[in-house]
Amino acid sequence: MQFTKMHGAGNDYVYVDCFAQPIPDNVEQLARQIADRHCGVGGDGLILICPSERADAEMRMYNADGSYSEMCGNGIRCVAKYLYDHNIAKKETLAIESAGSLLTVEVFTSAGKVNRVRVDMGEPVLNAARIPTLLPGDPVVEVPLNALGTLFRVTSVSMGNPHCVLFVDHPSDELVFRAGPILERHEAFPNRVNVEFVQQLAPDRLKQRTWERGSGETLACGTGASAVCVAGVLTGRTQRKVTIELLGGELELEWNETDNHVYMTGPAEEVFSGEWNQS
Ligand SMILES: N[C@H](CCC[C@H](N)C(=O)O)C(=O)O
Repeated sequence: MQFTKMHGAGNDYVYVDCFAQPIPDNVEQLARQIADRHCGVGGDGLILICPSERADAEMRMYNADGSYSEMCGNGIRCVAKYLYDHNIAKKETLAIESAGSLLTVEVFTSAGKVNRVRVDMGEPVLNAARIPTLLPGDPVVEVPLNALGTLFRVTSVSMGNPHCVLFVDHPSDELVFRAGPILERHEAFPNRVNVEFVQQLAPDRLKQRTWERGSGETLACGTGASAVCVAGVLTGRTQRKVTIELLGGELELEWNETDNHVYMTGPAEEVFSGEWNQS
């Protein structure tokens, strides 16, 4: 099986072109093996680039633990780059399907190759978590959640996949590695959750670390950055257009007031290709 390693702001996945070869069997197990940083290729997970009847391609994303995710912001930028650079769909505006949703993606090129991508991430959905103290449908901005004996105030936002955003003074290792895994599996989130620890630097600038559902800490999370942009506006902290600093680079986010969609712009890079021989 041929694969290509790509990353967006350091959030790295192994990509498999399923236009050129069959969709692999046992994909959850393959994701675990191929994402292994010692015995595999290494990455935050596996992304299949598949033909679609409704779009230029379908993205299917699996975390490093083999679990499926509905959406991947950094991944969809890389899928767009792959489609354009490898002549599968050489168009400046692409439609990409993920978990049944259609996303519109705009590519920017330098020397004929895509280096930056803008994604219409769609409308955020609030209160994706079942917080026990709230009635279903209550408008939720920040709700208290207990973990490690500490009361965290969290904003839960779905960008297709579930996120929980916490504004903190300092997104420390202690928070990410101790509170991250506990919040990921907190009873308020029956499908587990991606956790964003965010420090506000200015009304239009934030610093984010992410504990991802199924992959642990990653260098960046595009759906997470989108959720952070929304949470910043809802909690009255930030403007609708922000730059978010992640461990692996920066992403530009806008929660557009007119259409209620979140727009994410950031880099996409191809690193190497190879052949996977393990069965
Ligand atoms: N890093 C990805 C999100 C992966 C989310 C995944 N960990 C989940 O289970 O939802 C991004 O750039 O949006």
